[in-house]
Amino acid sequence: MTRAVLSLGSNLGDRLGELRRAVAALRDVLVLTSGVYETPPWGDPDQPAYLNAVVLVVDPAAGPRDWLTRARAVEDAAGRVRDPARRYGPRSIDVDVVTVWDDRDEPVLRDDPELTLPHPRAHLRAFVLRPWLDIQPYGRLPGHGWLTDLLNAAPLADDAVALRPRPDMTLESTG
Ligand SMILES: Nc1ncnc2c1ncn2[C@@H]1O[C@H](COP(=O)(O)OP(=O)(O)OP(=O)(O)O)[C@@H](O)[C@H]1O
Ligand SMILES: Nc1nc2c(c(=O)[nH]1)N=C(CO)CN2
Repeated sequence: MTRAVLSLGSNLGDRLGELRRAVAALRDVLVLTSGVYETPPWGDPDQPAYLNAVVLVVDPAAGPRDWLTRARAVEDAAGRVRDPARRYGPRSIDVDVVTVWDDRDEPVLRDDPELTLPHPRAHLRAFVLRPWLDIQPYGRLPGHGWLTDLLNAAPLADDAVALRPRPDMTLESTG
């Protein structure tokens, strides 16, 4: 059995609809959903703002690799649109595997470029860690420490302040 935190992001088209469709596609493994945040683009500033959220998912049968397969399936089912020439460019939906825990609740650490765990840029992304804090207030990013510490110190503190909670947007409904 493994559990995982997956991050969801969208900045093209019906952004909330994209996130809701992703959540709906994960409903059989879904345990918790974070709030929705409007976030300035990270890594490539010349693009629209994103909506970001994270989900906690659990599957008694899933190994770590299955979460990547699952994330890709959600992107494919949504017919993900993106510009392949831009590494951190705009996209209709992005689903990343942030962290996975094994059946003894130990974090899975993995250096494989196909699936690096935890996600190699999670510690640099307030748009991942802040929604994660919603669903795990005592959460830790393996290898980096408490979410609260990461969000309250450089280099993420400024980014964390720039995120805008969108309590008017919920992921519960599939619309
Ligand atoms: N933890 C991970 N979660 C998702 N993809 C990963 C992970 N580790 C490695 N990868 C690999 O990264 C590759 C690129 O994934 P993707 O297109 O989602 O990147 P990106 O969204 O443009 O950038 P980023 O991963 O920084 O968000 C995938 O083919 C996947 O195999
Ligand atoms: N705010 C924000 N910025 C991003 C995001 C994202 O989900 N949110 N995803 C990216 C893809 O790697 C690049 N930049």
